[in-house]
Amino acid sequence: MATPHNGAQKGDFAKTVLMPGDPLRAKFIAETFLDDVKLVTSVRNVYGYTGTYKDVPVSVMASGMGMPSIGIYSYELYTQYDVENIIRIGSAGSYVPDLHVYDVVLANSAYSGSSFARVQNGTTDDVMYPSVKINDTILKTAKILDIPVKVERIHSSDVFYEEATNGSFERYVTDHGAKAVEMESFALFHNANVLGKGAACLLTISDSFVLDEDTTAEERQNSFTTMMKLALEAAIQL
Ligand SMILES: O=P(O)(O)O[C@H]1O[C@H](CO)[C@@H](O)[C@H]1O
Ligand SMILES: O=c1cc[nH]c(=O)[nH]1
Repeated sequence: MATPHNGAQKGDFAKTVLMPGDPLRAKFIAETFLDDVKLVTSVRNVYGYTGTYKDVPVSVMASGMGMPSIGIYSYELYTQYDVENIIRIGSAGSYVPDLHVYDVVLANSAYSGSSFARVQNGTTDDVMYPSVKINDTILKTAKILDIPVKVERIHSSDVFYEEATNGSFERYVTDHGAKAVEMESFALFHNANVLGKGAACLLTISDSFVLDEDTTAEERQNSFTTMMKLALEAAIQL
């Protein structure tokens, strides 16, 4: 029962899927943290794995970059593979001086100017919300593990390279309350809400729009381990 985008069979995914954008971050998480791990899909090199973490089945699958991409993968996971929860684990750029590289952010909402929700089902809302239950579980888990987490509104952008002539990024902070930018969560939260499923988004700050702070591609792939462990520990509580 593979789809055009996913080579897995029904039953190949656990009920909770961790979803980084980067397929090589998915591979790193599977190989570093999961036991009895199996590659269940590699269509288009978008890797999906299922294994166990502390004896509980967990999957990790990449979303690719941007809302059209996560829109496809998350919709198929929810509707074709009986997945109940998707926790995005991404990188993000910080818009504000109090979010530094390697800080872990939990999205309490995602603002976007994207047409994704309007095209998908006519919704005109420009803010989408994650699941209260998953966010509560992540925050409780973070407290137990003594992991600092900043809970913020994020910006889900359709454009990585925005021209400065189009206006300053600061408008996303002043007009919409968003403190960091990534490119997928608005669509993920929308799909979850439409389908009655669970979704959340943890981010690690990878660079800053206001401070001289940055991380390399290799660091974004392999070193955001605090976020990865928190997501795994929360996933096995769901
Ligand atoms: O690191 P990931 O999870 O891919 O997330 C961020 O990185 C990509 C852009 O560099 C976009 O996908 C953005 O959302
Ligand atoms: O600046 C950034 C960093 C990560 N992801 C984004 O979308 N933007």
